[in-house]
Amino acid sequence: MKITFIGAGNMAEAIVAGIIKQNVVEAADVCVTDINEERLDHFTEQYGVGRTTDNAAAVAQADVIVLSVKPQIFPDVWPEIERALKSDALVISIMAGIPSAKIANGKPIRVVRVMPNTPALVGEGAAGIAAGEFAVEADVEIACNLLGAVGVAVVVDEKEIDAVTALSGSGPAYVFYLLESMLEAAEQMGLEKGVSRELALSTVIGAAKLMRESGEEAAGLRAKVTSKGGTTHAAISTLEEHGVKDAVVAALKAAQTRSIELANG
Ligand SMILES: NC(=O)C1=CN([C@@H]2O[C@H](COP(=O)(O)OP(=O)(O)OC[C@H]3O[C@@H](n4cnc5c(N)ncnc54)[C@H](O)[C@@H]3O)[C@@H](O)[C@H]2O)C=CC1
Ligand SMILES: O=C(O)[C@@H]1CCC=N1
Repeated sequence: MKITFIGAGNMAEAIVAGIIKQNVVEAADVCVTDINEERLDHFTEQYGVGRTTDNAAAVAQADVIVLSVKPQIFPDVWPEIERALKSDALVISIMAGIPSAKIANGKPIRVVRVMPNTPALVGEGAAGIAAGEFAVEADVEIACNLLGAVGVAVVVDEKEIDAVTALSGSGPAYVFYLLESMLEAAEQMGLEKGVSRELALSTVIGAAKLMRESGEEAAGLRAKVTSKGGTTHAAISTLEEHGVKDAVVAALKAAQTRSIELANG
C-alpha cells in the first residue's frame, strides 16, 4: 500500500513518524509532498520517506492519499490531485472543516475524514474517524490502522467531526494553555523552572491516568482532592469566580463553529 501525504507539516509529521516507528508501513511506501523544500529535506532525513514538490506525480502512484494541507489551501490543490487520482484510490483527509462531499465533488470518490491530534507524535494521539458517502468498511479500517498506530482511534459520524475537532483536535492546545498558566504561577511563586515543569507534567499525566484507570467522573475525582476549607477549595472557588468553566465551554463551541465555517472557505 503506497501512501502519499499532501503537505508535510506538523500533523503529517506526527502521523508519518508514528506509522513508520510502529511498522504499520515501510518508509519506502510513504511519499510526502510540500512546496517547502526544507520540510521535504527534514522528512527524508528523519524518516527516509520519498519526497516531491509535484503533488500530481505523487498522487498518481498512491493507493492512499492523505490530505494534510491547511483547509484554506484545499481549493488550490484539489483540482490537480483529483485529476491524478488512481481510480481505486482512497482519500483520507485530516483537514479541519472540509466535508467529505466537498472533496468527492459529485464523484464516487472514497473519502474518510480523520481528525487527529499532535500527541500522535509520541504515540498518544486521539483521533475521530468518519466515513464519507462512498467509503467502505475496509477504508475506515485502513484509517483506523494508521491512526491506531499512533494512539486511540474512534469511529464517529461525519456530523460529529466538528465537535471532535473542538474537543480532541484542538484539545492539546487547551492543556498546553493550562500548563502555561500553571507554570507562570509557579514562577511567580518562586519555584525553579525544571522542578515546576516536572511536577506540572506529572500532575497532568497522573490526573488523566487516574481518571482513565479508575473509571470515575472528573467531578468526583476533583471532590477527592478538595478538602473542606483547604487549598484546592480556595483555588477552585477562584476559577469559578472567574467563570473559567463557562469560558472553556464557550471556547470549544467557538472551535466547533469555526470548523463548520471552514467548510465554506
Ligand atoms: N496541527 C494540528 O494540531 C492539527 C491539524 N489538523 C489539520 O491538519 C492540516 C495540516 O495542519 P498542520 O500540519 O498544523 O499545518 P502545517 O502548516 O504545519 O502543514 C501544512 C503544510 O502544507 C504545505 N503546503 C502548503 N501549500 C502546499 C501545496 N500546494 N502542496 C503541498 N503542500 C503544501 C505547507 O508548506 C506546510 O508544510 C490542517 O488541515 C489542519 O486542519 C488536524 C488535526 C490537528
Ligand atoms: O487549529 C486548527 O484549525 C487545527 C485543527 C485542529 C487542530 N489544529
